[in-house]
Amino acid sequence: MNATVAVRGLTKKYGRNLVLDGLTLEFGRGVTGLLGPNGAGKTTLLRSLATTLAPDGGEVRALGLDPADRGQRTDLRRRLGYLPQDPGFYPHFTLFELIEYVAILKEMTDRRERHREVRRVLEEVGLSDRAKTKVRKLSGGMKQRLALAQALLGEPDLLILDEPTVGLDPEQRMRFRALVSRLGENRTVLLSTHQTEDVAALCERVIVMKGGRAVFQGTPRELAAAASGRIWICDAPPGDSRLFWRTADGRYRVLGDPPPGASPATPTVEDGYLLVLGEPFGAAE
Ligand SMILES: Nc1ncnc2c1ncn2[C@@H]1O[C@H](COP(=O)(O)OP(=O)(O)OP(=O)(O)O)[C@@H](O)[C@H]1O
Repeated sequence: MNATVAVRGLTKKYGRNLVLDGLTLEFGRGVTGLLGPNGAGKTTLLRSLATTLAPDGGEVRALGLDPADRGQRTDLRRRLGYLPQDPGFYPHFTLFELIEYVAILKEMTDRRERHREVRRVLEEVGLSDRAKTKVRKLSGGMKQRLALAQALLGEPDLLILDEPTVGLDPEQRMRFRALVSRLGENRTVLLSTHQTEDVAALCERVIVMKGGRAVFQGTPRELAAAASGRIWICDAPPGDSRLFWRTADGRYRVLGDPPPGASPATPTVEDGYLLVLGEPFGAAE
């Protein structure tokens, strides 16, 4: 893999709370998924890459640029698109006005070109017919698509998406997957999510964060394989395993050591993720 983004020993503290703890990772072109429990530091990493937050220590190189250097930071900003977790759009703007406003902030000075670009990104996310609608009238899913549209302005080489599928219905999620996988064909996309299905469906690589560190980096298949031999199906509820559930066919799916009479099951990305986190098994790191 040719890394387009590399992070070395990144640290960030909020008061006494060490949120990034010497974080080291790298990823290249295509779509990389970022998984991790609440508070793992995912948004803090994304904000550091999007240059909206200065880490306390460590190094970032994104598209060959160092955001700690003022000149390179400006160059990087011109080449990245960022979908933040809570974009906080102006409710009284129309969609067109809002995207145009972001385009102006992104230094698109030529009015005709800017308008063409605004129409292009609205088209890309399927919101062209809503260009004159006010932001406050959009559903949650449409707001997510609008947030993605502004991130696509100027065809960025690096796209940073913070939980973009929150609030999307299944059909919109499918459309979103198709769009993101297409975007990943010729650029670097980092997708923070809690949806392991999205990672399995569209990411070439996956990084798992826990406690401000990367505890796994590899392919979704490798992440699933981390749970091989630790996923079982059995007829009765296991006595000692802490994580199991009754499936639709009335049998029990167990994560952990095999209970008596168990047969092995094929692990999923979600199984691998849970095992890599080391909870509730108390191991792994
Ligand atoms: N501006 C801030 N001031 C103080 N603490 C913060 C700030 N931003 C984040 N934190 C804390 O840093 C930790 C990591 O937060 P972060 O948002 O990076 O995690 P996350 O992995 O994105 O979580 P989630 O999955 O819930 O979005 C949390 O404990 C959070 O409370």
